[in-house]
Amino acid sequence: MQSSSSSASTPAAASGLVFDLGSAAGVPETHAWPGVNEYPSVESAGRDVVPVVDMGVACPDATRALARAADEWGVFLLVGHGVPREVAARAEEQVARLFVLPAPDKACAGRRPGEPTATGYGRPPLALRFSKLMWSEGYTFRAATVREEFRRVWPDGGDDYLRFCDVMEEYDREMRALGGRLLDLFFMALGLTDVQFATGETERRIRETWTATMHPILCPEPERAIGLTAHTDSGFITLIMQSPVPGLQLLRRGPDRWVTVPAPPGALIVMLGDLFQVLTNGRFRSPIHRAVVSRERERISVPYFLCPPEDMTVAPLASALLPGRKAVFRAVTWPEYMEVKHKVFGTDAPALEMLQLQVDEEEQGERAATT
Ligand SMILES: C=C1C[C@]23C[C@@]1(O)CC[C@H]2[C@@]12CCC[C@@](C)(C(=O)O1)[C@H]2[C@@H]3C(=O)O
Ligand SMILES: O=C(O)CCC(=O)C(=O)O
Ligand SMILES: [Fe+2]
Repeated sequence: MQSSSSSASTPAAASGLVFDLGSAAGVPETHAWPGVNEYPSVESAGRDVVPVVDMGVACPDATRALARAADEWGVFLLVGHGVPREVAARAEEQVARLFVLPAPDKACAGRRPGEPTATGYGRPPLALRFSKLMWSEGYTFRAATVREEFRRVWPDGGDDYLRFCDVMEEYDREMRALGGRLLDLFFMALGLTDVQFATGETERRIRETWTATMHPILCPEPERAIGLTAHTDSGFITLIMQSPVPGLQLLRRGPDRWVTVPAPPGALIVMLGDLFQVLTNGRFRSPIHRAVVSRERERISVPYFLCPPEDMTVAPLASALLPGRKAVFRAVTWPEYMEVKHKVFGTDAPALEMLQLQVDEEEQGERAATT
């Protein structure tokens, strides 16, 4: 990851909200990341083809494709998802309108620095621990409190405000419904039956959502800057809508390389998060990814985070444990895990290791063999 070379004791992003990067002639030292080209960037081709899952096809095929994509990549492009194109287009249009507002309007809705789960405009929590600044702006909000949140941007209400809220609520309904369908498919891939979904308390409660929008800005020297540095997402599943401009990259190992995710119109990206890795006891992994910037093409991405409710204790699902296998992660709540992440942002330490339980490999193997 590019973190160690760019982290330092004085976080550059701890204060200061608004950045007028759009008109910059070059990348200033404050935004120049030394490790951006540490590994080569490759297009999705050959053995690096990012998997595509079609939810519109018959069930056994979709489940199989999803299980393979989750096992091998932890990320995939989703088509046949049932979210109407017009709904996605309206949401993207509103997000674009939000970002072109004058800087002082956006600053009124600034994110309170230092709070791991804060909402508002500004830099994401990840940015707080790095000495270098990222070439993007973002807005994080909870779907459930969109009207309250955006009163900070449009204090007098009015048509722009109402239109924004209506569209985002419509988008939320579609994404939430898709999240439910997708989770059912994941549970099927894990071998849970319909009856178990309905009765399993944990399975039923994975429905809390956040929406965060990132807007990587045009950059005069994209090879020196980064939109969003390398990280894993913390929640269960992130559903990303992006403009038809590639920018998301996945770190693939051996040899290490950044694979660029294509951006076919209408497809969504599904990215698994750390707590899904906990839930599946390490079977489905959260991939390291980042967002790069471009000289010519504006890109908006709207990640929709499916996270646990704050009071839910997340632990490996009993149904995800293979026979004879023990849980390899300890139980954790979302706020506790965000505290862990905050401690490791800007370092190379994987946050999930902090949840790892000591399980004797040999004993694990023997137990599995005898059951
Ligand atoms: C729901 C959330 C996930 C997130 C933290 C947040 O509370 C809102 C912003 C999200 C985001 C977006 C950019 C990358 C990331 C690591 C970050 O710093 O803020 C993720 C967070 C996450 O998944 O940990
Ligand atoms: O811009 C993107 O496609 C991804 C953004 C992202 O990784 C995030 O918000 O966590
Ligand atoms: Fe991410």
